[in-house]
Amino acid sequence: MNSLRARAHLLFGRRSHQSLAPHQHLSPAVANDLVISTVDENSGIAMLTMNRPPANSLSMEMNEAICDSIKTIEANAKIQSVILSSTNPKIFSAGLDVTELVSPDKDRLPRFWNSLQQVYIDLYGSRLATVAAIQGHAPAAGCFLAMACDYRVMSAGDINSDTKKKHVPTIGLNETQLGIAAPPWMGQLLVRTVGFRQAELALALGTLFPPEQALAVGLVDDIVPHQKAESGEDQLIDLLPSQIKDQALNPLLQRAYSQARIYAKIPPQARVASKMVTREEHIFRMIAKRDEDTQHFCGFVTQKAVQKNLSAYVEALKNKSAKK
Ligand SMILES: CC/C=C\C/C=C\CCC/C=C/CC(=O)SCCNC(=O)CCNC(=O)[C@H](O)C(C)(C)COP(=O)(O)OP(=O)(O)OC[C@H]1O[C@@H](n2cnc3c(N)ncnc32)[C@H](O)[C@@H]1OP(=O)(O)O
Repeated sequence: MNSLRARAHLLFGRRSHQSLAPHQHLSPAVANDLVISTVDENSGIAMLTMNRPPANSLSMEMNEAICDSIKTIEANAKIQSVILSSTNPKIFSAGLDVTELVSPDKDRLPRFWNSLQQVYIDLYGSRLATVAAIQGHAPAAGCFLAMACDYRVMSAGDINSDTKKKHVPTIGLNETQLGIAAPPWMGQLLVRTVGFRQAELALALGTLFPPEQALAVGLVDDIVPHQKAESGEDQLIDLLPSQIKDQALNPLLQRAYSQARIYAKIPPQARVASKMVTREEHIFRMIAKRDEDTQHFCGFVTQKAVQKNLSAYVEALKNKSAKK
């Protein structure tokens, strides 16, 4: 991609995808099942809700669905901000679908990696102002999704009123804990978010930060205590897909919405141009090394020792869930 074309893509998105129907809200039936998109042209705000049970892990189809939804929303000139959220109140995204990595099909594996690279290009380079509403866990590529947004609000956690069990979400690039390394462009995103020394430490140790610590290092911009608000905004209620309509009083979503509204009021050309000041160079660098990155990933994942570790990891995940 030459720099002019790439710049046009970054500023305006690709136009090749279907444009929105002229009604105010996109019904979930129009969106794909893995990601639900809703838009409100009056406020200029959209919501992109990840909906891949049980954990919003990123399969190739999920990555493609995220990219398709971003492009579809970008094609609507009336929309300036988008909130990235999850239908699962406990998990934002569990990162890559690890089953994609075990005994992979040799033709699918590079396509799978390409789909993740495309999420980086499309989300990090979107003309839209992007706000991540991190209600639940965001490990590894789940953290990457949040970091690729412009603003991150995270739930401080909550207590289950029946079991009295506390749920505290965590966020971070924990790859080294799994015996793998985050790819350079993902690791660099952490450097750009929290600074060199904090990133160096967190990458090496595979740190998963609870909300207070994530705020302290700058990995998230705000944390929101889980106390139901007294009243909700009609515009937010309208934006919520049916699966999470009951979340209108959720203070995290309300905080994300108010941030999206702040962004939507900034003159878009100035906002997008300033966004590209900090992002453009990094996206170009990644695009230039895209094939090399894919070869590296495929070579690494298919190593015998790595396959052995990953198989054991997937087995442990399944056993853990079965024991619940
Ligand atoms: C220079 C280097 C260049 C290249 C390097 C090459 C290769 C390296 C690739 C690097 C990139 C890696 C990025 C990644 O994202 S790797 C994936 C990392 N993700 C995880 O490790 C998360 C694993 N999951 C969890 O820790 C927990 O599930 C979580 C904290 C998210 C939630 O816990 P909770 O107790 O609420 O739920 P569970 O019972 O654990 O899970 C519920 C069900 O979800 C399934 N699940 C969870 N995570 C995943 C996943 N990542 N992929 C697929 N499936 C997942 C889990 O199995 C349960 O399913 P059921 O058994 O109920 O069906």
